[in-house]
Amino acid sequence: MNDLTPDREERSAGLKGLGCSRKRVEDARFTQGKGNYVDDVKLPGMLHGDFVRSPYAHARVVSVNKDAALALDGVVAVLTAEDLAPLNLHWMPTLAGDKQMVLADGKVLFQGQEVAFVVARDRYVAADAVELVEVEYEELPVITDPFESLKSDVVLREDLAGQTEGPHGPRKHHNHIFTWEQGDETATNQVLDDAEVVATESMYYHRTHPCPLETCGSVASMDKVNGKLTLWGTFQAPHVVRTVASLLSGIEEHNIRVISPDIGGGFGNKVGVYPGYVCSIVASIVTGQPVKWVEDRMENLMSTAFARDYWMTGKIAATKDGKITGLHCHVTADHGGFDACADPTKFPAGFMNICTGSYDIPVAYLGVDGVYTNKAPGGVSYRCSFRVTEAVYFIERMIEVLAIELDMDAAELRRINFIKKEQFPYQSALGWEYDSGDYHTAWDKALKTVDYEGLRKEQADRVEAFKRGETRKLMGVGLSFFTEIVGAGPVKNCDILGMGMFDSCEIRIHPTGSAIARLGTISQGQGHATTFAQILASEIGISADNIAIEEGDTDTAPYGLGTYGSRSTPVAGAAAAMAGRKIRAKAQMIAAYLLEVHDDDVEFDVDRFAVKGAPERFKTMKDIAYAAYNQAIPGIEPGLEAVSYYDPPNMTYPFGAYVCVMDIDVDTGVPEIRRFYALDDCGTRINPMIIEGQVHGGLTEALAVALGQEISYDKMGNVKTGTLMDFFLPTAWEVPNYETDHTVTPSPHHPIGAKGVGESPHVGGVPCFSNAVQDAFRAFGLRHTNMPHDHWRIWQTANDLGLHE
Ligand code: PCD
Ligand SMILES: [Cu+]
Repeated sequence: MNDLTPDREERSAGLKGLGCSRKRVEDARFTQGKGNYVDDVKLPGMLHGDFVRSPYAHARVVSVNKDAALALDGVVAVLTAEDLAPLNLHWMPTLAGDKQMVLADGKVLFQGQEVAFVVARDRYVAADAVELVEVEYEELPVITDPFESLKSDVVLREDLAGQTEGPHGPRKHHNHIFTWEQGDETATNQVLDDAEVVATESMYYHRTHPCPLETCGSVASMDKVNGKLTLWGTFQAPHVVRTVASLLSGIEEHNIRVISPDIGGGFGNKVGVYPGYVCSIVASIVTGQPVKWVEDRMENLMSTAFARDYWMTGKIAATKDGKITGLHCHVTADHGGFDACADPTKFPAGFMNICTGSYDIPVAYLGVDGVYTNKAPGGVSYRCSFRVTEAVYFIERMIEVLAIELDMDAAELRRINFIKKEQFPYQSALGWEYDSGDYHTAWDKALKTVDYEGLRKEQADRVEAFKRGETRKLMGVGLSFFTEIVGAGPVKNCDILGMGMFDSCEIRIHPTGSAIARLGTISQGQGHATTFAQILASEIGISADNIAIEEGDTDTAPYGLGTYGSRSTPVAGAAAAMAGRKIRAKAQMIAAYLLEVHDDDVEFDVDRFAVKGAPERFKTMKDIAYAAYNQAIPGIEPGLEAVSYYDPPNMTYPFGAYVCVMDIDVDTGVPEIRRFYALDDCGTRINPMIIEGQVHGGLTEALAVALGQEISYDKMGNVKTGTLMDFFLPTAWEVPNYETDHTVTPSPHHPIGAKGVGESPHVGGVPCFSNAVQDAFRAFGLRHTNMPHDHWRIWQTANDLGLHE
């Protein structure tokens, strides 16, 4: 557009479109207590459910006596597996193709497992009744270690006994779930054999938990008169829940309405299907009343969706001057009692095969063995797209270990091996096609901003001062460079229980020129109502303030696969842009008719179509919308609506460069974060303010995981971290001031060039914090120590290195 009308910039700003730090429209509600969460749903006659849970990690259930519970005033029903069996609902499919008990059927496999479901007049009666249900258990030997599990005679999953084939191929042992292999092992071993230098390391990425502010819950209401089931719940994927509920219950899908109201944080915890959802549905069908189930904090930590629990061993080959020639990775994955991992079906270990990271590694191999133990099921992507945080932690630790082995600077080692800008699209040895990237630019910007050389000099001086006895504090410089893989995904290789992972947007322009758009995703705090409107504003020339965004109601929203794995921007965001373009195409024809010129003689200009070469002759989108409903236009249907289902051709590959400067008190083990710099590249930025908020949140969760957050078990399978007294959730007290920065490398295949960003800070943050701790001790001979680096473990590291002598 060369004929710029003078007010163009002003009109453009008025749209509050792409790139605008528009204030979050949802926050007026949230900050005034006007949010509407599952626990706010209150229906007439609503009953409350609560679980009897197993105190044992592995035991036979000999008997369940409900009499005393049923005798309590206000108790309506007590459900056990026996009651669910006739409906075939005592077991349910998991997202990973395994099946999981809804209520204990013969035995329990982890502490906190659901044994019976009590339904009562109110929450308090239900809790009292839970205490009155008498369950007789017979303890069985407990296995909490996956390596021990693979050697044990104890059969954890008796229902699978004798099955040598699982949903992901052959099973090697009765406690083995699957082996997943990617890459070329023979070629990789050859490279390792011939290499000038090989660094080997084993590391444990501990079990942790997303722990959102709001726990999981649901309200089921079965209307027996019209046969309709309405289900409110904390669902990150409401449409998938509707389909699964229909398949399980036999209720026709059009008779099920699933509603995800406001969600108080998801972080992957709310992707899976939990026994509580199923039990609230069954209880509503049985009692004819609405039934609410909301878990408490301890139940959330003990029984829903853990994350990580990966034992990883790496071998990395390089030349003497630091060029990486090959990578071998093996993982033993502890999945707990059932394989309820939330990954696309064809990826039993998620996208762990992104473990070659940001480096040009010619040959690589990844092998993952999934194993059953007496721990809670899950394996969700806690702020990371399907095991990407494990992969990035692995490679970013291997790089540090290789740097030690080569006696080289770790920043330089990364620079030598980065995939170069001109190599994109880049085909990785483990099967991915990285869409775009410019790693060197980002790295140089990051190192320059923090004065990397100055930091290393200061660190060396500190080591000398420490040795002279002048200080008891060491300094660590944590580095990480990550490549994320988000936006699952092409339908050709990504599905969940057979449903292809596309996403959708439906837009309806009203006669007065305002609009409503509905999407298949669901915000859990990300700010979709703000940002999706911005994408559309730029596409259709209507101010974001005049576009309402709706998500989460399956009766109104088009089918979509939901929000997790940072897929909303790459997939639903693309669908929004495409739906907007369909609106614009129709608007162009209407404008041409109104202006009495040929379709090709008008062009889009911010908020209007104008005659080419005569910008004073135009019709605004408002005029066009009005005409679409009120004027008979030959050859054009009335109305202005569009829908787009978007199947992305590839994932998007956001990346970033992080640096953490930390001081560690050797005598107390307390780390103090002096500086944290985070450069993120998520392609085209929709809302810089929201991006910054996402980065702050993700970094804080990364700090948690790296420095203390853990779900740990004792030998008997007792959860030792089942309350917020023991499970570390950082507060403003522990969180440093974050410096954010960015570069912009648009995705070449996304309609607006945007990549996801919500998970990036977590994926890049965990290795950065961990590397900072470990780097502080490098001068004293530390090679690797496992997370979480809580004060005790840091003190122990210092002690092991003889620094307390
Ligand atoms: N370029 C760009 C990108 C992006 N963005 C923005 O940002 C956000 C985010 O995005 P994404 O990345 O796409 O993502 P999504 O899908 O939306 O979401 C999801 C994510 O998100 C994150 N973040 C958050 N936030 C909040 N507040 N909350 C929550 O919960 C959460 N979670 C987390 C997680 S964990 Mo997973 O589930 O684990 O898988 S995954 C995840 C949004 O709003 C958007 O729009 C912008 O602006 N631009
Ligand atoms: Cu993940």
